[in-house]
Amino acid sequence: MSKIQLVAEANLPTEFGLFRIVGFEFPQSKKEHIALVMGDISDADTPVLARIHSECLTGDALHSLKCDCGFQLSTALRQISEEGRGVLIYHREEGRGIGLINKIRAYALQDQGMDTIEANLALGFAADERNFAVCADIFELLGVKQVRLLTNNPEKIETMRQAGINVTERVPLNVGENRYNTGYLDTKAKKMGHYIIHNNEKHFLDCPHCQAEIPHTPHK
Ligand SMILES: Nc1nc2c(ncn2[C@@H]2O[C@H](COP(=O)(O)OP(=O)(O)OP(=O)(O)O)[C@@H](O)[C@H]2O)c(=O)[nH]1
Ligand SMILES: [Zn+2]
Repeated sequence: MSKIQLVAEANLPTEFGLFRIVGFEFPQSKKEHIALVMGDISDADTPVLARIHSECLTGDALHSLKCDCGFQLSTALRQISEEGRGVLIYHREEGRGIGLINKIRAYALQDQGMDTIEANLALGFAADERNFAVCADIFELLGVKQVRLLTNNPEKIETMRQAGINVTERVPLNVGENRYNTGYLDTKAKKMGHYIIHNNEKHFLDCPHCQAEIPHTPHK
């Protein structure tokens, strides 16, 4: 299969500041990925704050509390914007690579008591079907050789290093824990070796005004 190519680029103003949005595409399959880039990332000697964010429509766009994805996405963009320099690869591998509809099927099995891994296996998939190697190719196309990677997932670090991207530091990304995703985070830690720290300050954040056990800014 031929390598992914950089095919489009434009400005993208966001609530976190002005990014460049860069589009990538595989010539044959037309499978797409994108990156949001802020600041000058051309200085190869200074590692770039970077996030590989796997697509999660439910968490990223629909405010789902079943996972930590939406919170990680906004936190990563905010951290990049605070540094004024960084890259977020939006890796279009929905549902750990099984797709949106199969993720909904996996959620249905989780409603019946399975954990996130058991549900994938019951549907005939591997625990994680993603391939992160394309992200190394995207970093290369962007001229990024060294990254400080925002992640709790050791596999992302390993795959980048094997592909020649120097991960100089892992920057933890523990945000958005709540009563609906705490079991999911536990499973990722215990069965997938993710570095999850249960953050007691943010864990079950109680708003004194509405007592909602979800992460949000307390009401006035
Ligand atoms: N199959 C499946 N996919 C899920 C489930 N919950 C979230 N996802 C997908 O999992 C991916 C995000 O993976 P995570 O394990 O949360 O995080 P990660 O990207 O591996 O690691 P971090 O860098 O630490 O965030 C996205 O593609 C989501 O759509 C689930 O229960 N089942
Ligand atoms: Zn998610």
